[in-house]
Amino acid sequence: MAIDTVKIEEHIRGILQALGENPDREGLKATPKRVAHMYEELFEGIQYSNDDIAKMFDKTFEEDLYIAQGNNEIVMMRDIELFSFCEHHMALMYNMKASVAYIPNGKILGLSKIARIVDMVSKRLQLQERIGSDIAEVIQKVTGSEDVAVIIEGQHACITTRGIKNTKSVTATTTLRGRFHTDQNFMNKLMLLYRKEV
Ligand SMILES: Nc1nc2c(ncn2[C@@H]2O[C@H](COP(=O)(O)OP(=O)(O)OP(=O)(O)O)[C@@H](O)[C@H]2O)c(=O)[nH]1
Ligand SMILES: [Zn+2]
Repeated sequence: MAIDTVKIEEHIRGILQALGENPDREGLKATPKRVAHMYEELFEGIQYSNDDIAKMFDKTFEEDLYIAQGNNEIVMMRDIELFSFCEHHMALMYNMKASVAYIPNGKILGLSKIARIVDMVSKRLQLQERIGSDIAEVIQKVTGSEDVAVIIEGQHACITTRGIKNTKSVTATTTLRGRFHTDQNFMNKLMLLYRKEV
């Protein structure tokens, strides 16, 4: 379902009133509309399923068979910047980076598409753990490879700016699928790549 910017605008006006603000004062007059358009951009991914996202970024190459088949090599894109919003408080997740790896199974994926997939699944109300599993699921669908790993690090405004106000904590999560989960050898290679040791 497409994002309903008119409804968002109405509700933001109501929130401003509930906060004790005057939504008609100069500085706030255009705020509901601005927020509605900002949400349209920030939450774009809510309207798409993981299947839709896989179809959007399905740019694979099958020509380089030496790379794409049977060679058991790892492709990793490291330190992809992202931000998202937690579904509990709608608070920003920031200073985030994802590293995404897969073992090609007959196809290689255009590198920018990896970053685009990370970006689109993040534009939802999320959990850090689910961002990882969504990325892994979409990469599996597009590449046809079971072997996908996602490592994410990030900070959560709902933890750093309110509540416990723990400003230095960084959360790290892994999503390990296929041989990254079952084969210690691939897990070791993954960690060497992640730590920039190869
Ligand atoms: N697992 C996980 N938890 C998250 C994420 N983002 C926020 N949370 C947590 O979700 C929980 C929601 O807990 P609640 O007790 O319902 O919320 P709250 O009363 O505001 O809790 P406090 O933050 O402890 O004040 C909190 O512990 C958040 O820190 C995330 O990406 N993954
Ligand atoms: Zn939160």
